[in-house]
Amino acid sequence: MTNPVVQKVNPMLTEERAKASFPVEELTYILDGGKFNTEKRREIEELVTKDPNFEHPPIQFMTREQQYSLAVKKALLVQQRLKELDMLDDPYASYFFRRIAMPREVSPIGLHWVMFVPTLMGQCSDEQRERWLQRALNYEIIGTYAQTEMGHGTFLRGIETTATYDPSSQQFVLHSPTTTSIKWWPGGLGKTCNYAVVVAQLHTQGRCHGVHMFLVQLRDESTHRSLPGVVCGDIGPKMGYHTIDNGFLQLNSVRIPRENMLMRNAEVQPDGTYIRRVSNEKLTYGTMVFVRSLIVSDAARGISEAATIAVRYACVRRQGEPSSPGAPEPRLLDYPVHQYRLLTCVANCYGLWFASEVLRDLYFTVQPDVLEGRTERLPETHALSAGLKAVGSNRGAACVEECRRCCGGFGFSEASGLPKIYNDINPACTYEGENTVMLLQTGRHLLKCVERARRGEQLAPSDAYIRSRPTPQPKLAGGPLTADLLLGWLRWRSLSMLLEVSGRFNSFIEQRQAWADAFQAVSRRLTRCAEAHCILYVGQAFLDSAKAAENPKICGVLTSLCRLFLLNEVVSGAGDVQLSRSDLARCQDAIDSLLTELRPNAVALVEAFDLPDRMLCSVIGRYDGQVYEAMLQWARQSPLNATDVHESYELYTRQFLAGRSLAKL
Ligand SMILES: CCCCCCCCCC/C=C\CCCCCC(=O)SCCNC(=O)CCNC(=O)[C@H](O)C(C)(C)COP(=O)(O)OP(=O)(O)OC[C@H]1O[C@@H](n2cnc3c(N)ncnc32)[C@H](O)[C@@H]1OP(=O)(O)O
Ligand SMILES: Cc1cc2nc3c(=O)[nH]c(=O)nc-3n(C[C@H](O)[C@H](O)[C@H](O)COP(=O)(O)OP(=O)(O)OC[C@H]3O[C@@H](n4cnc5c(N)ncnc54)[C@H](O)[C@@H]3O)c2cc1C
Repeated sequence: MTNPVVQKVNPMLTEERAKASFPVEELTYILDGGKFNTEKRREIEELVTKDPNFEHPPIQFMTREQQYSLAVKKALLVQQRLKELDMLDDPYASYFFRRIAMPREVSPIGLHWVMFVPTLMGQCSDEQRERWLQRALNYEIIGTYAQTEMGHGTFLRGIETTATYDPSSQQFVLHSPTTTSIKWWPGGLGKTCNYAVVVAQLHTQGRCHGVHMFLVQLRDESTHRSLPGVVCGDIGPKMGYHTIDNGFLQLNSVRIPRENMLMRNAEVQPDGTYIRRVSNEKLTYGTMVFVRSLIVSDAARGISEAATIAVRYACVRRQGEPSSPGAPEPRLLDYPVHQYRLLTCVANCYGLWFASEVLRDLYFTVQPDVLEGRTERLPETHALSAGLKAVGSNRGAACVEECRRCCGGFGFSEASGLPKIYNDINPACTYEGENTVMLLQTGRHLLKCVERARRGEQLAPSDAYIRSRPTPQPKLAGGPLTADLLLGWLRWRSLSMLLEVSGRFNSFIEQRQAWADAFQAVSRRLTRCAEAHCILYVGQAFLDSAKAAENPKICGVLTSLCRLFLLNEVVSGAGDVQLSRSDLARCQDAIDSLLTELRPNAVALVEAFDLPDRMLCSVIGRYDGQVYEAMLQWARQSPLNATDVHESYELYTRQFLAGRSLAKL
């Protein structure tokens, strides 16, 4: 563990840690992708922990302006440190450095490395890359990704910002023609960035060619003042994300050189002729595919943090009727229903963790082909990244919230660290494609797969099961409820639901409904099919990773956790298809047994994530389990406690008690 050995660890936690049936350290190596990565991550965590520049009071006691300002300082300091340590080119090291230096504090320059740089990489011609990419990688310029407008987020083709080519000056004129066309939301746009990739409708030679991307300078590189025609600022406080300046941007006929259109896939020549280089226009959406795949892993990490806090707390918190006179009150973790709430979150976390790794590998396998214009596997990659982004962030938000509630009142206090995690994960349900809309993208792809399967065409690996013939429902009562059997049931469920919805869709088409209308008519059901398909993918990734574990003890515990995940899906999906009462009852019994089996490993399973206290920032989830003393210390830091009598007493309460009117004060 990276946590320093604390003098006085709560004996209840020590007792729980001793119950582990497997070597926790080895599971950590698996989660990190190897011992080498674990060691590197720990070195980085130690560097940051020892650096006094990253020390400060809890941000929860600061105003939004203070939080933003501190976040800018820390984000830039991280970049300086990474440069000094020669780690800038190491994505793994940079990621962990940022994560530990700014735990669940979204970075004001986050969009620069999450979207601006990847967009330059994916959308620039080779020449343009040379001109801008190195400057961006060196942080000589700081950029964001400005796509969403006040009037349009989901329906990307509906955005209104225009980029009109003027051949006489060989410039594009970027313009926001309406209030609804004002860019709204881009991270870091308000105050931090000086450049943006702006998504706009391209007009040339009197024709509109749809959405394209343009590099636009927003602020002067030395004074940071906004340039003529650029009106930008912060959009104000949000539910969370206080450390980042999500911004607005109005462009008043701002001129940029022709060469600032990102021209990997399409080009406007000096005379204004438009040339499309690749046939698939959705390649412009490439950065979103990449970021959606990142969101799945970020959701898993969010659950790992919340579950570590809630499981540790459940070991040290006693509450309830003692089992016998004089016995201590039970620990929260002794309650089966509490075990269920927490362990299903842990199971979701592992499932999403492994699935995000498979998705990332798929993205990096397919991407080089896509960049060369070979797009055969793009539909599968898009459908999976969209659907898993939705399922991952939905589950992420739901599990973090469940962990928060598992901590009772303390879970509502910022001291628990849980609201911070929740507020960081929750917006992922909306950004990068609202989740329902993303599920509909996956559903659309699945409908098309059914059609292609009927025509006898090949399907991509993750869709291949759609080619299999419908079979009777696999029986769950009878033999042992193995993970393979349960996964087979989920595969059967996904296919049956999809065939049913596709049959319904086809009947609308046969009644001469338009494709789009038939799609709307089945859309509600289709989102459920998309979820079932994604859950199958998560289950498969989970089981494959469990089986791949060399240590039989780790293989055993991961397989049990995977069975809990799969059983929980079967039970909660029982209404999607008709699961018999006896099958359902067997699954419920199996869940109860698994809770008893997994309970001794609850702490070990979360501590395998190896999250240092610095990362968790939680009074109740500390490694040493000394919750109550720490809670009192935390409260003492509240600015409201700076004086014994608050100024509002003199101003208002005293007047009120004396019967004076407060109206004129
Ligand atoms: C970020 C987390 C990482 C963790 C690290 C820590 C981060 C710290 C710092 C960062 C902090 C926060 C990050 C916040 C980032 C948020 C940024 C944003 O939100 S940017 C804006 C994102 N906006 C969207 O996602 C918009 C959603 N809308 C769309 O994507 C599209 O409009 C649509 C897909 C819904 C519809 O597109 P449309 O053009 O109308 O398409 P059609 O319906 O005509 O056709 C669909 C057709 O196209 C295929 N398609 C669609 N999208 C893609 C794609 N991306 N790739 C490939 N193909 C695609 C689709 O399959 C259909 O194909 P058919 O063959 O026709 O069926
Ligand atoms: C924290 C945060 C950071 C962001 N960062 C950026 C950024 O850096 N850059 C950027 O460009 N954007 C950014 N965004 C914007 C984000 O991408 C959009 O908010 C998102 O794409 C949803 O669009 P919208 O807000 O217009 O919602 P809408 O599209 O108006 O959706 C509203 C509701 O209607 C539903 N709906 C919409 N269309 C359909 C449909 N066809 N079928 C069924 N239901 C539908 C949706 O499911 C949703 O529930 C950010 C947003 C947030 C919250």
